[in-house]
Amino acid sequence: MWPAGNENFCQSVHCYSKLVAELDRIVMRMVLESYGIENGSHIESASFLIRFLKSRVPKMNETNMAFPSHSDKSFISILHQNQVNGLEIQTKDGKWISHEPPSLQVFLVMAGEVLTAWSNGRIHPARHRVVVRGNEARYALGLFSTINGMIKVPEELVDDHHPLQFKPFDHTGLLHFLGTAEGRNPETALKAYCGL
Ligand SMILES: O=C(O)CCC(=O)C(=O)O
Ligand SMILES: [Fe+2]
Repeated sequence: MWPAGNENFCQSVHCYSKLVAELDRIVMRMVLESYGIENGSHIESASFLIRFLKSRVPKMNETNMAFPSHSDKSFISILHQNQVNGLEIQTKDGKWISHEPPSLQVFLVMAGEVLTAWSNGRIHPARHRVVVRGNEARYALGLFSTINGMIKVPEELVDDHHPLQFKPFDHTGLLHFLGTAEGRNPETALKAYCGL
């Protein structure tokens, strides 16, 4: 887009990402605290990916499903959108609810599948999709966290009622696994990679 670079844009994006990454880390600490986990240091180091997302208005005879139903392979995902709605989230009983933020200052925090694994299946990944129903494009910014190093279910989250469901695994390894023949099915990849 800018063959000669765009220093201002880079700086703004970097500054924005740093702030949203701080929000991610606050949520991570709230999760640790809410489960009373003392030693959560292994999930404290994370890397972040920011994505600029455009869901354009579908052309005639195209489906309005801009993003098919999925859950993210992140630890946490944070979405921030323009005034065009379209994001839908599935509830536990299978219903789709639309995300209609009341202002442009709303950030949506969703659990990714790696948070599900870390929490021994207690935190469900937010299944979502994007459906463009109007005649305006939807723009969103998404910040996705990846944990550095090995992820291990904390012992506080394993007991007789919650037997260990996931073996220790590496988040980046999971992302690579998704590109292999065995990991190609996103619905089963997490279990195939580190499920017990
Ligand atoms: O465009 C959006 O708001 C959602 C995008 C999304 O679900 C994703 O990038 O994983
Ligand atoms: Fe997503």
